[in-house]
Amino acid sequence: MPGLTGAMPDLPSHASPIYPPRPSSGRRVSEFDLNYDDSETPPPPTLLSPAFTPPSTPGANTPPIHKEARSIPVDTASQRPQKLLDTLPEVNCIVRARIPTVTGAEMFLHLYQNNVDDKEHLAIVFGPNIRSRSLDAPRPGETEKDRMIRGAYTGRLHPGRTSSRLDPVSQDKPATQLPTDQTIQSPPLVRIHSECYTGETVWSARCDCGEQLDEAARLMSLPKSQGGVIVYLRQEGRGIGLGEKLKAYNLQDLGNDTVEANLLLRHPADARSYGLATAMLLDLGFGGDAGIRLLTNNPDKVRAVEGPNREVIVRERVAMVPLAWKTGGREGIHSEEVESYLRTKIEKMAHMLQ
Ligand SMILES: Nc1nc2c(ncn2[C@@H]2O[C@H](COP(=O)(O)OP(=O)(O)OP(=O)(O)O)[C@@H](O)[C@H]2O)c(=O)[nH]1
Repeated sequence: MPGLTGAMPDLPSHASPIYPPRPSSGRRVSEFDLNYDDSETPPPPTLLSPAFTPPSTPGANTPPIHKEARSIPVDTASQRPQKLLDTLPEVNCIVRARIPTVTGAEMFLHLYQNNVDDKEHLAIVFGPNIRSRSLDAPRPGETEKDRMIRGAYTGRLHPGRTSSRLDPVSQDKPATQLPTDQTIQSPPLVRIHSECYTGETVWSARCDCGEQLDEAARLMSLPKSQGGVIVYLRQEGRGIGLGEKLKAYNLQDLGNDTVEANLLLRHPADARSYGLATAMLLDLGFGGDAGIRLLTNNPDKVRAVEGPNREVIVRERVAMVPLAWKTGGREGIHSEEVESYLRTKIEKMAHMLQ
């Protein structure tokens, strides 16, 4: 695509900058490095596999490897500031429910409303100690049953339970003794995940989104894990929506990469924002000095999630290494498309994978 790596005269003013291709070796530019860890298993010479293998059902990819995540310390204080909105959006968790999952792990799905869009953003919470402040806050005139129906209860629900706060059967602690930020021992694991209908629901092997979602859930439900949160943002297609992403796929089949395709459709390379995620993390008690461990390879996301005044602090980064790399190609997604997708993320979007 001649010209796309140079000036972009026809692009709208909100277009994201395009990163020039980076050399494949010696990549140590501190601005994007965030303490880049290159000790991960190197990918095979061809990133994944030359052979196309049909994708398997999402969820079936959950890796059998029971290793915990390795964190890399991060210090964003010296990072180039990003353009972030001055104030965070307002968010309100309106309902929460317990979801047993096919892996046997249990999670609590939290549904949020906000004052900037009409989408139902979600927090997928693993572990019993993470509570939403807005959900737990009493609502005028509500009954105990109302509270239980919207998920503002402690412990577990069971037939016949009458109090949201204290359950003599499960001997819950009263809501006033909910864990506070200070009782969390080490930075909790957090993933900010952007919606990908194709990769998470209809078995696409064009991207690794479904696999990343599985891996985040797996890490947060390991026996020794303190749990964690997947903030699931409804910004499909890196914010351009499903229809436009499908057009981008057609452009990719015509020879453009994922960044070029967005730009040709007159979208920024990445149209996402993370203020809602920051606000949801604050609501879930992740503000303050303790900070979080963030599962990502995306350097822009690390700083953006912290918010305009570093309301949330990313203390460590945990790399999302493709399963095919970790297993020498035995598991994970195998396709020419995902190989090219990962290569473009590394070369043009500075993703911290090698
Ligand atoms: N526009 C566009 N969006 C895509 C494409 N492939 C996946 N996506 C979207 O990209 C988003 C996921 O972003 P990624 O770039 O894979 O990862 P990331 O969130 O930036 O970084 P990580 O935290 O390291 O996963 C989801 O919203 C997907 O729907 C594509 O080819 N074009």
